[in-house]
Amino acid sequence: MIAKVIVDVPSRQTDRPFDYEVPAAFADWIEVGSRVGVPFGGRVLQGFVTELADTSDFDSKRLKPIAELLDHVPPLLPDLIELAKWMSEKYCCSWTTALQAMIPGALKGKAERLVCIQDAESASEDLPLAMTEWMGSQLVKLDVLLERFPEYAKSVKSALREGVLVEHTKVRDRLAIRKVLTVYLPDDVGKVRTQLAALPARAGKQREVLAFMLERGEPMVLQQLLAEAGGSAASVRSLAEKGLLELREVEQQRDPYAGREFDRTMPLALTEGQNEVYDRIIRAVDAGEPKTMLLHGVTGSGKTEVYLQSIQFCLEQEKQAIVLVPEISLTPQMVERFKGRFGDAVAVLHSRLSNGERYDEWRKIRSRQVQVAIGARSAIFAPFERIGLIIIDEEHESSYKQEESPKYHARDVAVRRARQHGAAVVLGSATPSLESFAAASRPLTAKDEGREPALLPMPVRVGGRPLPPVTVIDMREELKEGNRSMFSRLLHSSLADRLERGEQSVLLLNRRGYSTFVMCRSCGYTAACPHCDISLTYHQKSRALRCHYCGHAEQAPATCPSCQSEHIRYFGTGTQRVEEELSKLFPGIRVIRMDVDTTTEKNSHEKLLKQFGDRKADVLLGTQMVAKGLDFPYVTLVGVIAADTSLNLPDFRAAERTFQLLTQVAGRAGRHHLPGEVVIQTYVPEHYAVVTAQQHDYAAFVSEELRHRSAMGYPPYCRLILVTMSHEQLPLLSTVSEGFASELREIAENEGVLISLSSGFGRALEVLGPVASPISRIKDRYRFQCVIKYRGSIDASALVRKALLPFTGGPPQRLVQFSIDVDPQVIL
Ligand SMILES: Nc1ncnc2c1ncn2[C@@H]1O[C@H](COP(=O)(O)OP(=O)(O)OP(=O)(O)O)[C@@H](O)[C@H]1O
Ligand SMILES: [Zn+2]
Ligand SMILES: [Zn+2]
Repeated sequence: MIAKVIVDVPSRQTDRPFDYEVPAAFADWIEVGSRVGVPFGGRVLQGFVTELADTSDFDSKRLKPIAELLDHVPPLLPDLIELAKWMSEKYCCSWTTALQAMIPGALKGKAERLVCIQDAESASEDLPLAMTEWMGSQLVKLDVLLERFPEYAKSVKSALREGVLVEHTKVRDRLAIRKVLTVYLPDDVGKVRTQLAALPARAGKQREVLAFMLERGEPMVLQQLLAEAGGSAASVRSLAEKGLLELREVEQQRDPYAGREFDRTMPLALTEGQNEVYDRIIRAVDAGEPKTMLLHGVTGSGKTEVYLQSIQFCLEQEKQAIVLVPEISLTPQMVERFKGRFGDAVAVLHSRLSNGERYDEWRKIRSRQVQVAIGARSAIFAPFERIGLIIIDEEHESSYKQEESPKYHARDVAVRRARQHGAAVVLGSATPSLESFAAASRPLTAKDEGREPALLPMPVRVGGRPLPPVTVIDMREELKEGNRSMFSRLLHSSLADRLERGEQSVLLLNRRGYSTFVMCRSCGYTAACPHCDISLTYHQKSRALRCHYCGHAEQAPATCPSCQSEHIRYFGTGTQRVEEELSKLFPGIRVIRMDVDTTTEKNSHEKLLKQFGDRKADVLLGTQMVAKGLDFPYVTLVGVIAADTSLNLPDFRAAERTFQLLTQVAGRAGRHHLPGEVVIQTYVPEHYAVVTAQQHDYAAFVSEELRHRSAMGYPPYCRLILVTMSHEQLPLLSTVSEGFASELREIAENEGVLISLSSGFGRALEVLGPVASPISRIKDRYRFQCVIKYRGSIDASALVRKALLPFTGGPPQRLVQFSIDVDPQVIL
């Protein structure tokens, strides 16, 4: 038997299956989707079996055998292998890159080089005694051996060449049991207390740490203790030496939800609106034919309950369901709703899980222990065998697009996967993306006869609750009337009201545009990265300036490097400034701040939300993170500090993003018995994104926005591919990018599709550029880009792949790097 194997070398030249012989011992085990170790270029590399065949086109006697079978149950299924192939074509990446995206990190094998002594007699002559004794007859890792005997590297090398030592390679899973250093109090706490008093005054740090542990009274992970108590690892160690604390390695908990009780919930009686939508969904699930539907339900219309009951139906049909939610809204609230309804039938996949945890959740899916997978983007690859329903909540979210290769969009992958399984796809949102809305509201043609329209509207909130009234405040007017604060008078008095009544408020600061940077007030100098064309970001904690693209870091200067002035200012995060202002205006106000700074630690996001849900704070202040999916009954006020920062971005989706953000955050208010109110502060109150958000008028926004998109030639009127090219040498880059663009134009010309998009209907493709990218240099590499716009049934990815051919291969130092982004979310 022959196996065709895709080997894990992500280069264009090797991006095809290679034939291997299947040894008899593996014959019963190997399937399409099996992970194997195969000899390749003198090493053993990981690969996936894409096909089994009886014969090979090559001389089968010369085929090498598969060296290792890495799992008994293949991690991938034939449909995923095929899906990866499709992804590699559509997103112009290698097949193996797409396959790697589908398996948990724990399974991403690394080849390990091991050596052992083959010829003991020669070894005793050629190698030092210390080495041969140390090695014995064991297999030893090559790098460990060299580390131990660095002075004998040469002898090892020649021994390998002479066959005195032989090399074996093995594919090792990256999975390792995670152990963390944890600090314990000794059993005799009384003794610790007395000793604490006896610690000398100069051991201040130790006293603090010990006092903190006593107060806390339970074991703590070392890192966390240091972060919270502010001591150093050295102080903990010396306390441990004195026997006042104990340090132990503790295996990290693998089931992230182990031991947590979830209250079981029963299906609610659906409202009329929910019921209609539910009916349509289950009919599609029942039909077992692929179908994509757009559930356009206003905030608080009860979309989640519809999802839950549709999944219930799907499970009763003995099919499985995948639920995608944006990473950020994968909150305990969301997880609770699904665990509460389906209990142990749910696997949860998100990026805050450790490698091991994620692997275990994934295995529950693969081994059919669970029937529902809920997770962020990559959960779309959950290895279920019979998918009946795929739900994508908040389908408009840009986080469904992966920004690194494979640059796939989970929505498009979902539609493709549903086609393989005959599954229904439900895209849900209060503010659908223009692409989805346009696709779903496409007028039915004769071909669709008998089909139901794909748009499922839920225009009212559960219980007929009104959407909250929105007041737009023109901040220019505030300034004219002498109010220089960042809070308008209305927002100020509304906040005061809530404090008085014991209700809660959500404050959104649109973070973009409020970035943290350094500027000289005297000369206007801003600190820029020496390797990239971008300003450095100030990090308050470490007082360092950092580049987000290359990681360059430097000490923040005290005086301006350009004019020596002392008027150099560091602008901290916007949210910090708002927080300070809040405590000035309302002494004693309890604020929970949620932004990149406060949510870096594992689970911090959920902890903060839990505190807020338990009403331990008056205000939840944050960036985009606070806008999504939250459902708290006591939130009656939502304030947007500055609506327009995201409107000014040079991005054709700027208005859409702003409208979505405003609508979503407004939707957090008044979702239960208490009525809500929204205040939006802006400098452009007349902008249609603001006006239509104020009126909760999605339709009006869409028709205005579509007019702009049509005039400018942007999606959904066409599709885009962004090709970014980079190289250290500008002249070479310029030549190659010109060459690529003309190659592509020529290919399109030959296909008869190189036609201006403004020429009306039909198939058309334009190549814009090359021009310098908006960020023209990253990590000392210059960047050029081409934007390809096309319309109609054109396989533009195929044209791009073809145009790339002359530019692959050649000496590596001369190679211009190409990065292809199909359906880009951001054109930077
Ligand atoms: N049929 C029903 N009967 C009673 N309450 C319901 C019903 N359906 C949903 N609810 C409740 O209404 C509230 C809002 O529902 P849900 O959070 O699902 O809205 P949503 O449409 O997902 O909103 P958003 O898009 O803002 O997240 C929830 O508290 C939910 O429990
Ligand atoms: Zn200066
Ligand atoms: Zn940089």
